[in-house]
Amino acid sequence: MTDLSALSQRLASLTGNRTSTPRLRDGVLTLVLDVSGLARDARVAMAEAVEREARAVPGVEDVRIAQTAEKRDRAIVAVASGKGGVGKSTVSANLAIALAKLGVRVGLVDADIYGPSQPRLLASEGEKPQAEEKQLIPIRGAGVPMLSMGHLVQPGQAIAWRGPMAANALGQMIDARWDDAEVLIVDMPPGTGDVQLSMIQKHKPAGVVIVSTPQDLALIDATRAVNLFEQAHVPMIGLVENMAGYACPHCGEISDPFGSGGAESAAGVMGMAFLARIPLSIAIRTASDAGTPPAAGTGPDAEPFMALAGRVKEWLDRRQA
Ligand SMILES: Nc1ncnc2c1ncn2[C@@H]1O[C@H](COP(=O)(O)OP(=O)(O)OP(=O)(O)O)[C@@H](O)[C@H]1O
Repeated sequence: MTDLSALSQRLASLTGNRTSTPRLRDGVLTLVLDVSGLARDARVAMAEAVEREARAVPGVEDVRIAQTAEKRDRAIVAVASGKGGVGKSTVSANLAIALAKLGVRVGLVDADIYGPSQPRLLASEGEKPQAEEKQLIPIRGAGVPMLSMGHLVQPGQAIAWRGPMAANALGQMIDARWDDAEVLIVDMPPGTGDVQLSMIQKHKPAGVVIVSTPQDLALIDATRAVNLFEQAHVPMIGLVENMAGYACPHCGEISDPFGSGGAESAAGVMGMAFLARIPLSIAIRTASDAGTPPAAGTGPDAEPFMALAGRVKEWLDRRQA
């Protein structure tokens, strides 16, 4: 009889204990290989190495490897706002990049059917994601794996989509091949429509970040977005105030055309954490429009996004503890 214990030990050290005890019957060796969290290339390479090792054992004529992967507990963080134009996409892109810099394995989904801006923000316009076994494969923008409605349809087309089509596209992006990503940042469309409902009901976000500008009107809109998620019992991570205080590019003096502290006190009233204040800065706008997100750099414009990412990471870590 073939002794498989030596093989078993070799496979355990080769794969980091990812193989089950091998069994041999009529010359056919079978085992289970746990490929959870491995990228496709790593999965294939590991399975090949296991097969080579097993075939070298006398008496083994054929090898059958069943690959299994645990369904990952991937946390979805929705980034939402009550109305458009408050900088939700800018915040989402820079939050994803800043989280990656903090060592979080992160992916970015642009679910904003009305104005998918992530391809522009992350300089991946015109790229088309491939699909394998009916699963989309994310592309990379500024080093972060990402998928956008803007990659799936012609510019301007998605806006005519009916709810179910948009919800279906959202599902395809969420269920794409994110490999070992532990967090997905989802840039939501503004308002409270079908994509939001599908997100809440089907994809169950771990939490939501609300973006608002200091103007009263945007804050009232923000309250509406907060209500939608709260009613569905989606945990609030907190509020980000964007375009707060204008830093004069000449003298550096900060002025607050819309008053200051409004968003922070509104967060307090709503019982939400206040996560970060991102200044209105020409440098943030020009860098974003040029596809070089400020968070990817080391200048002062990266700082508020790093602070935001730190708070979000803390929240996610607490949740897991
Ligand atoms: N802190 C900021 N300072 C200066 N400009 C900013 C800032 N945040 C965003 N912007 C600019 O404001 C515009 C709108 O931002 P963005 O596209 O991120 O908003 P949005 O809320 O996602 O809008 P929409 O819902 O229409 O997609 C962009 O030109 C962006 O560069």
